Amino acid sequence: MSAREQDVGTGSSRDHQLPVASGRDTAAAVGRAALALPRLVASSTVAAVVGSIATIATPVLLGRIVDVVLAAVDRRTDVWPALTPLLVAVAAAVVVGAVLTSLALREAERLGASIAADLRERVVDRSLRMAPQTLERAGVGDVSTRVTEDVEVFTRSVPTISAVINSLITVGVSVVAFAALDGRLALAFFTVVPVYVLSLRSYLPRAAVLYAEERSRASTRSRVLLESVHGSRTVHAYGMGELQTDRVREASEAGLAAALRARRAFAGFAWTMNAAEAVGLSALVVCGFLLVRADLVSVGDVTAAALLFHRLFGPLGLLLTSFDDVQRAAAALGRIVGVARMDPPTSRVRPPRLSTATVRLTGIRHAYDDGHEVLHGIDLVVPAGTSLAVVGESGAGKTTLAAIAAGVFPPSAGTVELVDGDDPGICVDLADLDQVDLRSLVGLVSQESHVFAGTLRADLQLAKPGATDEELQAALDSTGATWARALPDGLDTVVGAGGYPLTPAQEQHLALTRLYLRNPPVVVLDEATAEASSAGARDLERVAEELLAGRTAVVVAHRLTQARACDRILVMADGRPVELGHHDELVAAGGMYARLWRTWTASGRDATT
Ligand SMILES: Nc1ncnc2c1ncn2[C@@H]1O[C@H](COP(=O)(O)OP(=O)(O)OP(=O)(O)O)[C@@H](O)[C@H]1O
Repeated sequence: MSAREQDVGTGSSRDHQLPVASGRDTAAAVGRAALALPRLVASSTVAAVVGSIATIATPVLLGRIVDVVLAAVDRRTDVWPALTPLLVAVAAAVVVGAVLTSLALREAERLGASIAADLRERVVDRSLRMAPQTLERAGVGDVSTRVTEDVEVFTRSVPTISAVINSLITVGVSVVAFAALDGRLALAFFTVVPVYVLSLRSYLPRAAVLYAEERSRASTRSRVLLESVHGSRTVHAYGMGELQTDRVREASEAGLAAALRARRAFAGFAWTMNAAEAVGLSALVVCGFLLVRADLVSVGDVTAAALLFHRLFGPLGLLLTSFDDVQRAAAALGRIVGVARMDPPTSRVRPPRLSTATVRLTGIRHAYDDGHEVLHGIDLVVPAGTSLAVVGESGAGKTTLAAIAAGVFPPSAGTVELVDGDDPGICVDLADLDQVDLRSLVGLVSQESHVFAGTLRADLQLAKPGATDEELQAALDSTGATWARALPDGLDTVVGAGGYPLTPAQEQHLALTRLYLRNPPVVVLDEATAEASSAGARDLERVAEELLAGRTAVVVAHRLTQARACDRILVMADGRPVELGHHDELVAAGGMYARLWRTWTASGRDATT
């Protein structure tokens, strides 16, 4: 059974989800990303602070206007000489405040978008360099949700977050203005603080958990959905439709319930915030009335304080209503940063330059996550420049052995080493190499080759970045991909999803051509020619045979004609090697291989050889 089939059957457990960064680590990562853009940080901060001061100046000036008008009425003097400069100042403050506030928002949005782009790139980079088994265990759904939905949630929240930061600055400047007006009036304002603090203290910790849960449930839902779509063939084949529908429904319901819990908690929080505003304004009016009556402050001071407080409703209301978005963005950001902070695995040793290599497997045992051992101690040497076919019944462990030999995942026990074909003293353990170094030494083509969306040139250059058109054409000719010359736009033909439709055999052909271009000393082919009709498979086999010449190769052979062409054949049964030798020897020995060969020839599938 292939790994993909297993994934659909068991689903990936939530324990295997990729890490989520703590609030502190998330803030530190965002801070570091922001510091890399000092000009944007400086321009948005300066514009926000000066814009807030200008905005707050208006109510203060209006308070002065009230005092000026009252004084002029009292003294029956001309009001205009004192009033005119104040009116000009109000107009200037309004214009400067509006311009700088919108500039601050624009700069902060640019800053947020740059940080989001930077983090997205890092998540994609880490996902691509992640050890394949980490990715497989987490499930592609988890990674794709982080790169798409979570980044989207954060990017969409950037304008809100910018407005929130701006509002926080406005609130800070307002508090200073309050204190400058009259400390006692400021005290009235502070009656709201305990209400805010208490409700925030009860809401914030709950909200962080609720929103993290909501994101996590959304991720699980995407993963289950993706698995259902990717594994639809398996779902149909095993009649698992109803089971899988139940799984999707359960995941959706859990997601909805988590979202509703978060919304309910927020509604309760919003109610307390409204009550706090009413309490604060009432306290200010009463306090102002008493102070004016005692002749301790002017009517203009109380007017300015009341206007300031009223003006705060906007920023405070925004802080209140956007808490929801900010919490959700913070939860999404924690999941993005969780992956972005992962250390990409790096080689523990300097990879040796090997032109030929012997593959040495020692004491290989392997159990998948379910703990069931499927390989039971395999010792095997594939001498440099020779090929080994691996055959056996379905489930014998061929794919597992090939994946371990190719370093796709490490065995539960044992080692896979490459020994220099010219100098046996030079040797490297695959477990010590990162994916980049590993793939320069061991090439892998499996049955499921992917053609990336883009031009044929770009697809081939993945194997050899910077290769010229002549090199690419030569590689296509050498691997016999003559059909590529007939493509409508040659190397410019767009292939992959949505592009020129290639047959499965042509896709495999391209995978083999990429391997040719990469030119590793060791290759592992896992049923690389199975995706074709008999004649197509024979063509691909010929390509593979030519590709293997001079290299060390491990070939999981679906078609026994391919096994026959290899130097030696390993027959496996129940995770153990049972026969090893050349085709003729094994046929003569009359064992399991001879039986497989008889069945194969009797089926007439060798007719094309
Ligand atoms: N991802 C996985 N998780 C758990 N068990 C797995 C996984 N992949 C394979 N197995 C199990 O390991 C055993 C060996 O499977 P493997 O795919 O290596 O055999 P195979 O000989 O290549 O079979 P086939 O020819 O059908 O591909 C089987 O019992 C299979 O069910």
